[in-house]
Amino acid sequence: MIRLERVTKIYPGSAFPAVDSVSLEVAEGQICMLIGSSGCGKTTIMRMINRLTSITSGTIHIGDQNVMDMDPIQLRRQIGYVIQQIGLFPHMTVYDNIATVPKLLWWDKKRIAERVDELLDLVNLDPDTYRFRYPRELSGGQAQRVGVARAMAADPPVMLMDEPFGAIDPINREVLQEEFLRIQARLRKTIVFVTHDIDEAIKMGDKIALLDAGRLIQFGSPEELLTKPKNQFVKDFVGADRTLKRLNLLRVKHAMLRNPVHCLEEDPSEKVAEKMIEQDMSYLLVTDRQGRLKGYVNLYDLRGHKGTVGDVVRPLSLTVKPDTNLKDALSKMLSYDLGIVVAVDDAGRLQGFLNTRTLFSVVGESYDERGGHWGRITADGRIL
Ligand SMILES: Nc1ncnc2c1ncn2[C@@H]1O[C@H](COP(=O)(O)OP(=O)(O)OP(=O)(O)O)[C@@H](O)[C@H]1O
Repeated sequence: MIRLERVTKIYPGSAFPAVDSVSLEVAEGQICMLIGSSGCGKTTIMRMINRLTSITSGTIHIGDQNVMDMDPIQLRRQIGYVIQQIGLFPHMTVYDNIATVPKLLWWDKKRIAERVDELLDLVNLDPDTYRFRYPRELSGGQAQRVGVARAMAADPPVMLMDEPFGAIDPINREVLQEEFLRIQARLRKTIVFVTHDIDEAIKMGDKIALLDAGRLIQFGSPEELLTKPKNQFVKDFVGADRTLKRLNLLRVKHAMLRNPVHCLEEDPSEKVAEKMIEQDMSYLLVTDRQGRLKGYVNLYDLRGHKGTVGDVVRPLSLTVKPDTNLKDALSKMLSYDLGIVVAVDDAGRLQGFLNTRTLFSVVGESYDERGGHWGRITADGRIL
């Protein structure tokens, strides 16, 4: 846990505080994104946490220890620090860069070698290829991965990351973000992460701290900043497309209609057709007895057909998983030109479905945050 209480920094000779009475708490294992325009005090906050910059007033605790009561060198060894650009020591190999802190801690050679390889694997760099390269022999993205590996070398519980992906092109940046989240899901570090990019903040943060001229304007989950921006400044900062941005946060399982009406492949076509007419349905999903999705049937194919539904079932060109994010689900719906998309689990069992209406309900103001329950489905799949 990292806790800032009314932390202020006034640089000598400066009329205004660079950081002005900021209080916030980052729970253990969570990522807090610091964001705000240039000069708002993000880097100063990071440097006060690891005492590279002194605190003018207020307190910073890591766990139950006040950082001012800790030896600065000991403190910094407990904190992994990743910074943009400068990152690596240019005259040292990847191995020596990553081994910096373990060497300071007097680990034995074998333990260090194992740790370096383990970390290179973790950040997706083949140890045999990269171990003895120099930073100039790496791409920007590879260098940044080595920077992350180095910060993690001694397994610090806390990480400070100052725009670690800032200089990386958008495509590699997304790859690094995904990788980082994958690693974080396993390691559960407590992280303060500076970014200029609101999309990065929304994607990576458990919490976002939005700063302006040294003051904390809003501190909350990405969902809170998007749905309850405190004032116009926050609204402007998150962007007019904040409704669409929420699609990135929500998953199909949050919006899908569960237990959709369906029939079994062995059901007689005529019976199913009767039911569909009765219910005014033009198509229907089909599963096997185990609930695995087989496709769908339409009334036209079933009418007058003497066999079972399984004979005339049509495959579905697109399915998604309950954990797919809504932005991906929507873009698939659009690119396949479909009005509905069906969710199946890893075993292919029918879980629910989404249509454009459910999507609109989710991103619209009326969304019920406890889950996708919008009452009754009409025969043609509309939601009431
Ligand atoms: N060593 C220093 N001496 C005096 N003023 C400083 C010093 N370091 C930073 N500042 C000032 O403090 C304010 C906050 O700077 P800081 O580097 O924390 O901002 P930032 O949010 O990280 O900015 P950026 O996004 O541009 O990196 C700025 O106005 C900056 O000019």
